[in-house]
Amino acid sequence: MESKFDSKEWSSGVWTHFTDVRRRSPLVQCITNLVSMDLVANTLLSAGASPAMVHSVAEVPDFTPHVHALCVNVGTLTPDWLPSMKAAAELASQLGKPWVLDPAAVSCSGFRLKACLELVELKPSVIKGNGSEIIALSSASQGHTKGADSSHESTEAIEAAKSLALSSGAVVAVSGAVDIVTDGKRVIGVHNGTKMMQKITATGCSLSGLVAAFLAVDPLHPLEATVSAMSIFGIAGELGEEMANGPASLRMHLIDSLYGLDETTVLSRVKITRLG
Ligand SMILES: Nc1ncnc2c1ncn2[C@@H]1O[C@H](COP(=O)(O)OP(=O)(O)OP(=O)(O)O)[C@@H](O)[C@H]1O
Ligand SMILES: Cc1ncsc1CCO
Ligand SMILES: [Mg+2]
Repeated sequence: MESKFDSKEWSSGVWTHFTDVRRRSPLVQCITNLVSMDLVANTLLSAGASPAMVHSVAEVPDFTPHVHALCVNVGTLTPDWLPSMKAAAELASQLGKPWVLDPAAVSCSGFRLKACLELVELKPSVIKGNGSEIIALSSASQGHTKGADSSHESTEAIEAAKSLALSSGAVVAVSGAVDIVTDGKRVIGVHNGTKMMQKITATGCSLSGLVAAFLAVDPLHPLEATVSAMSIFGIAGELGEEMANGPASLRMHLIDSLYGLDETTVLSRVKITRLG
């Protein structure tokens, strides 16, 4: 880990992205897993964005053209849901709207891996996974991971993330103790967050939704917008932990902290460094 953070160069950008989300309240369509719907929606609301959990394929042609960003998460994928995900992703890409793919538990089945590879073909702006998911998707291997949790450190996934970014054209983000963000050339580390966030299901899914909201306000700079979202979410977790007694109260305090974040706190807590 780096001893010096380049945070000064990043912190004003992080705050600007966040104030833009609060000011513009982007409409974010989330086709996310059943476990995460509540936390993803509440995270987006606390951040000032406008979530819409619209997932029927029958509604995509009417609704998706009106959203500012899309988040697709395959955490509880079934054959019924895949057509909506593909239709929304395809439309978002055609209309130049940013979209995030969260390949949750990608290697739990051949069906899910194939679905994720097909979704990658539809040109996500950002792919956000944990270390194991990014390694699995990058190598397109069929190895088994431990469900939706990561058994790899995010830093072990740097090379996999870079090659996935180069092959897909997406910015690739790996959540973990250090969040990694790469476009295949630059590699940025976000050192915010707290270990207990792993003990709340769907924090990673919520982060993916938040990345979509940040992309909505700065679609031409997906790497920077992703870095900003990851830092803000991590800072909310750090503040939340100071008030929490365990995961359940952290969940509540994280949402409250995100809602109440002010400029001084953000500028003093951003921890970002260039890793490559
Ligand atoms: N050891 C850690 N230290 C600090 N922050 C962490 C740590 N582990 C995870 N986080 C933070 O927790 C959040 C969720 O990341 P994580 O990698 O656990 O997601 P995930 O595995 O996709 O979770 P889920 O699938 O349950 O949604 C991120 O903001 C990340 O920075
Ligand atoms: C626990 C779990 N199982 C499928 S999705 C999910 C939420 C975290 O991705
Ligand atoms: Mg996840």
